[in-house]
Amino acid sequence: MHLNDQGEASPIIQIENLDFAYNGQSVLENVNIDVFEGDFVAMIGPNGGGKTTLLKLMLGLLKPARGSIRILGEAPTQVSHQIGYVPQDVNINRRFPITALDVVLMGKLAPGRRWSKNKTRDRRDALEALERIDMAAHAERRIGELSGGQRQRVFIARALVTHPRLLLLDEPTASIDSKGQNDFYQLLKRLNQEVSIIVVSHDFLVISTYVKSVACVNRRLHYHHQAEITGDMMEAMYPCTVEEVCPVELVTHGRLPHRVLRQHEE
Ligand SMILES: Nc1ncnc2c1ncn2[C@@H]1O[C@H](COP(=O)(O)OP(=O)(O)OP(=O)(O)O)[C@@H](O)[C@H]1O
Repeated sequence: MHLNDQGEASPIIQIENLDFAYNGQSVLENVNIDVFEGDFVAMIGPNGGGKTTLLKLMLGLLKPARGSIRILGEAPTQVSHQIGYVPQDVNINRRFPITALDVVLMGKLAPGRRWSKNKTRDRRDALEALERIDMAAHAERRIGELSGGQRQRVFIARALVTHPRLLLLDEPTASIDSKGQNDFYQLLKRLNQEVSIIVVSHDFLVISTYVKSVACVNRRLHYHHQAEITGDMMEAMYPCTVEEVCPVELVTHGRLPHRVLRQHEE
């Protein structure tokens, strides 16, 4: 538990009045959020809404134009070893002769540190990380031989190998089928017993079963402490209601705003 000087629970992520722009083009405005230890947050929102940018700000790869961001009470760059990151679209040449274990060992690389496959402790840690995501049996298989879901698990093991307090994942299920997605979120739910998680996703129907809260990012951020994706949230996030962002199940459960339902009826 992250505690403040008075011994009270303190947010592990604290963002206040944050603005961010690329080359003068505003992307995020007045973002405020507190995330506590043990949270499991889904970050949803339309394409280009600013989700990846917000993750990069949490990682310290970008700096806010205004406002502040603290991770575990520090500037993000001070605690980068406490943050595991699984980026979007990890492209890897499938013919590259590298094993799942090698990929996880890369998570041990720190600036200025050389990679040695023979370091017993690093190898033990990497195997343990693979065990945590049920991939130990595949440790010596080439990464290119694994399925999309198995590869994604290996990238999670790479992020977990340093035992971070916070795990950030950017659209991790893009290359996984719907059955695999459920298994994947089940795995994240299990990992959430040990690590706080923020996952960017477009799979609203799947994630609402697993996460504890939902952050909607569309230039501004709307944070809901429950997992349910409400009509208000959909209305704020997706004012133009094209078919793919109006999931049928949400419509049939009456959880979309009336305006959206009317548009579907037209
Ligand atoms: N390096 C960059 N330079 C300039 N503009 C950028 C850069 N990266 C992102 N953008 C722009 O910032 C906006 C937010 O992008 P971001 O990738 O954060 O959105 P997102 O919500 O993650 O989108 P998606 O769901 O499509 O991944 C977009 O308009 C994008 O074009």
